[in-house]
Amino acid sequence: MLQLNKLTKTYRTGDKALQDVTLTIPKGQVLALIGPSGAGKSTLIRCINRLVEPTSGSVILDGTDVTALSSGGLRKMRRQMGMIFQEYALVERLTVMENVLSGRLGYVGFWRSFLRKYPQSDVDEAFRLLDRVGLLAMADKRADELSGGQRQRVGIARALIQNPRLLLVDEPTASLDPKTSRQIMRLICELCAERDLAAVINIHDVALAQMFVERIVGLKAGELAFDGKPTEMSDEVLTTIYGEEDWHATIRDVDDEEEDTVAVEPVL
Ligand SMILES: Nc1ncnc2c1ncn2[C@@H]1O[C@H](COP(=O)(O)OP(=O)(O)OP(=O)(O)O)[C@@H](O)[C@H]1O
Repeated sequence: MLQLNKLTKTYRTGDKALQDVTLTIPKGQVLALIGPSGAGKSTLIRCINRLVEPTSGSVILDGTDVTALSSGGLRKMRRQMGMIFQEYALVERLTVMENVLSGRLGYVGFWRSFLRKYPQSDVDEAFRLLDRVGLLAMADKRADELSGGQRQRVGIARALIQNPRLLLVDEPTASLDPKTSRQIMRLICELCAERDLAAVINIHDVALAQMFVERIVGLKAGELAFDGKPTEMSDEVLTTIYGEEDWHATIRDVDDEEEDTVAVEPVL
């Protein structure tokens, strides 16, 4: 379980990016974080693993106060928080397999990581994960030979090989076409369900969030503006979060047929 208690971040520039955000995310829950540009979504995700240092408040993961950890403790804790990025953050000249295995760098010793010698169990797990995300046949390809959707699958496998307790996902579909975006969101949500893994997904596309997650949290100017089920999203809620606009095409009619329900097909 992840608990955020009165999490606040004021940057040195004086920007109040987060103000008193209190949230509890149970084990296995996938939560989408929405809100206008500058609302504090990326800051919130980065305060959880302290890539951004919170100004005040606390982050508690399964009883451990992440905000109180020293640098050694934080390094260990970060292994338990897998991160998936908008721009994938792959090492372009390395293969798919090497990129996935790099998710184990926090676990293997210095020399093993320097020599990129991973235990066989890690290699076996990397193959299993590549199979699961539909990229087994691409294990030896270089990352720079992949499409955006394939890159994001590598990013997902790299986060999962850490065997995390929590996934932090920052705009996973922002660089992808609509169909690939759905496939990637579905894959992330399926994998969380399979592993009883909680996730916080920062996402701009409200309809996509509604399609896949069980809880949506809206941020506005660093404060919580909505916390509810996808079915509770309405024009009024969107107006509260984003301001006045015609929302007709933005929210998903929850009664719509799901036209694309097949499991993620391998993209080879
Ligand atoms: N490193 C920084 N230094 C100073 N201010 C920052 C920094 N990073 C973010 N901010 C400010 O904090 C606020 C929240 O930014 P943040 O990037 O968290 O929002 P966001 O909701 O993720 O936006 P977007 O959807 O555009 O990515 C904004 O006012 C932004 O200008």
